[in-house]
Amino acid sequence: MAASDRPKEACGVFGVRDPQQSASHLTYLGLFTLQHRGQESAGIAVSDGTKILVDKDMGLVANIFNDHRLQALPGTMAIGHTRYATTGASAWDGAQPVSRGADGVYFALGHNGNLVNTATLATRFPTEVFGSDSDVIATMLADDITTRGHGNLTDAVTAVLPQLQGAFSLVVMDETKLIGARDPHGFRPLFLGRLDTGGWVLASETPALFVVGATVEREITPGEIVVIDDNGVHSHRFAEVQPRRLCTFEFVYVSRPDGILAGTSVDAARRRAGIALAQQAPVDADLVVPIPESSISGALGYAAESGIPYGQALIKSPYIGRSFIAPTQAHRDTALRLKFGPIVENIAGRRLVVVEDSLIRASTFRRTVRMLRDAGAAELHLRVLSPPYRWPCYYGMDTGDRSTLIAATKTIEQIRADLDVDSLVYLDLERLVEAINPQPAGLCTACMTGDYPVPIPRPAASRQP
Ligand SMILES: O=P(O)(O)OC[C@H]1O[C@H](OP(=O)(O)OP(=O)(O)O)[C@H](O)[C@@H]1O
Ligand SMILES: NC(=O)CC[C@H](N)C(=O)O
Ligand code: SF4
Repeated sequence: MAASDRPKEACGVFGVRDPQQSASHLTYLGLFTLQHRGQESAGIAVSDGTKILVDKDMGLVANIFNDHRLQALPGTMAIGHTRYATTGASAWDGAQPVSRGADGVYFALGHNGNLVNTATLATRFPTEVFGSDSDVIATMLADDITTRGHGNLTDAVTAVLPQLQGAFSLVVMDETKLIGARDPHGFRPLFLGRLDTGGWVLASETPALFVVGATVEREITPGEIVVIDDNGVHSHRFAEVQPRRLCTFEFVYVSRPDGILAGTSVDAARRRAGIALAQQAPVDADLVVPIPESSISGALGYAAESGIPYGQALIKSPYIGRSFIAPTQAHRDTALRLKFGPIVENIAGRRLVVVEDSLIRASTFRRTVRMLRDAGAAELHLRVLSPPYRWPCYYGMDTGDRSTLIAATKTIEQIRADLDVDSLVYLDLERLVEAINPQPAGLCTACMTGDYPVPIPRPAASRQP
């Protein structure tokens, strides 16, 4: 499947400060666990207390780093990043962490999210060429250190973050301290974890804390900066708390189901969404099947509530990941056969409830429906675990222009006919929000309602910073 044919996730960030362990090895584990959030490039910046080294490349974490490469990154503090580009190109120049030196302060930065005022901010540096919005943030930090002459990364972060509009969960470090920060609406997650060695960890999702042996201390709150140094964790605010707007699609699609987010299990939220969908849109059928993988929890919920058995119609290759680049249509069809294998016995002559977490462009489903029809499905009833996705995301999930979103231009009946299914129902927004039930409350729903919590200036519609 072409990379551009599917939604891109949201980037993964990780940071660790542990006096007793190799930070680059711990960061490797964290990034491996966050691989699903970004598969274009990955990188690690490490400090031994006196200098910072950065190593990053295009590709998957396990393909970039090996023990030899991690040994070359000695130190007890590190940050790491897995990237899907939302601004700039998917190229080495945009890979993160980004790093800068200014007035004797050297620092590295990893960013999950997307700014909506990048173009305006970039005009302050007319001679610079930026690889991404994250690159603009790093330049602003360096500029603050230089022009104000305070020589202090914490002061620069505190001064610069209020100027950013949009979504940002950040990990930043200089030679001696690790900093985490989250935008005032908390669009993207960021967790603080504690190691029993006395170390601290920052990560986009809780499974990345568990993999390094850390326990969840708490979420970084929206508008908060935490500074982790020799004396522990220090917290202060750079902005008042705004209404919380955690991304609904973190629950629907982006995050791992084995994580806890806003006080709720992602798997449990997806199951509740499946139960709600079965209540909203029952159908007489023989088998409930997911389009793997993100819809598995929801399909289990639908099956449990409806009393229709759960089964597998398509097996997803464990080696395919979420992204597969194929240059031509012929390659794409091969790619689909590589991605999904049909279990014909479960499909032929059966009336299937096919559960999908989301239809963005519907390119995944458009191809899988052919596979299911070819395998002899008697009826296909498509149930989607989220409402129609009608508006582009500007806060860190790259879903493309409005014209590419199937629900932006077609009625539900037109989509049903276009996708060649016997019935189609999307989960109501109220039911989805109730199923997620985040604590504290407050979700972004802009891609489903057009109600953008942070206004989108026109230049933000462009991918170029
Ligand atoms: O409508 P589209 O533009 O095709 O996008 C939506 C599809 O993309 C994702 O699948 P993906 O294979 O990326 O991930 P998953 O295995 O986690 O479901 C998602 O689960 C949907 O299946
Ligand atoms: N998906 C993301 O969070 C991307 C981060 C940042 N906007 C970039 O393009 O690199
Ligand atoms: S617009 Fe949609 S995908 Fe983007 S942050 Fe909001 S809920 Fe998430």
